[in-house]
Amino acid sequence: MSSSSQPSTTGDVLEFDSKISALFNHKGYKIMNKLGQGAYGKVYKAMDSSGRVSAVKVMDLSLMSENFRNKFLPRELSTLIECRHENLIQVWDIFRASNKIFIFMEFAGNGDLAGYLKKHNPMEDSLSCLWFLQTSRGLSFLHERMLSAHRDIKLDNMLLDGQYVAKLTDFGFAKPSAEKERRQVLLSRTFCGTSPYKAPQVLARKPYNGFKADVWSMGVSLFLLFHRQFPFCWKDRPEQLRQIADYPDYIRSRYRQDLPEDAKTLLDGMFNPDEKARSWIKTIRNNKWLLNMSSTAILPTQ
Ligand SMILES: Nc1ncnc2c1ncn2[C@@H]1O[C@H](COP(=O)(O)OP(=O)(O)OP(=O)(O)O)[C@@H](O)[C@H]1O
Repeated sequence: MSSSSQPSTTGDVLEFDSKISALFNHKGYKIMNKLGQGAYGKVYKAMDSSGRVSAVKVMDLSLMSENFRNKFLPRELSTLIECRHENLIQVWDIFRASNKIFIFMEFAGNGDLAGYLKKHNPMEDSLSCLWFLQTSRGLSFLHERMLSAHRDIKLDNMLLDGQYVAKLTDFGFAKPSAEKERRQVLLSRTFCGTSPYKAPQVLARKPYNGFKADVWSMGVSLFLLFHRQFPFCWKDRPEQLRQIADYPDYIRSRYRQDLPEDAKTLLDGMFNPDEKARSWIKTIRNNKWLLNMSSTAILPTQ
């Protein structure tokens, strides 16, 4: 193992074989401490020869099911590289060596929104609105320009960079969800995502519109930012579906009493169980109340 690729880790050490070390040396990458771990790999801090700090996600192909490798991985990689938007984590380099995939991406120095919410109580609604609006813009780019649905929207996939700009990441389940020529929506039949954030069609395992399922998950994210709890009981699926179907009475009974009526209307549009009637992300990112509230947000100081 060469010194330039030796990880100076606290905790987990990234084991390299000589092939990977040689590749890292050639590309001038230095791997530093571990940042976190997800279902499909570990994430490390890294630096390139120009001193630029990045995050590198190391995905171990041998730990993935064949289904995941064949169905999701090619999608994740191609979508990642083409996505360039200020509210999407930029991917700089991807390579594969020794049964691992290395994804070098923009480093977000202030963690994810789930972590921020846990540490900061109370959190101003204006700040929630700003970060929600920023991630909505990133998602809008993914929907309208890439014609892809994200399909795993959650606060854990909303990262904060060094300037506290919110950016969406983790396109593991992203999928082209509209036909290019006529921009006709293609229904999804892969029921992915994270339980409390899943749209009713995904929970019921019915073919669904991936764009509208993302909007539902954005609704759950915004509700969480405003209330610090999930809108529906997600540990009991039949009960979750009953609560969702009792629209809008159940969700209206869950809103904070002091939540402005404009916020309730915005959330109502995202929680409509009928996906045809549910808002599009474009409508949400142009919502006047959201824009006004965001403009009053005060960013945290370092
Ligand atoms: N670009 C990044 N910059 C800084 N930290 C990051 C970056 N990407 C990921 N991390 C950190 O690594 C952790 C693991 O990320 P990863 O995307 O692998 O998993 P996850 O989203 O938490 O879970 P899963 O992928 O299983 O849904 C994140 O929670 C975050 O703390």
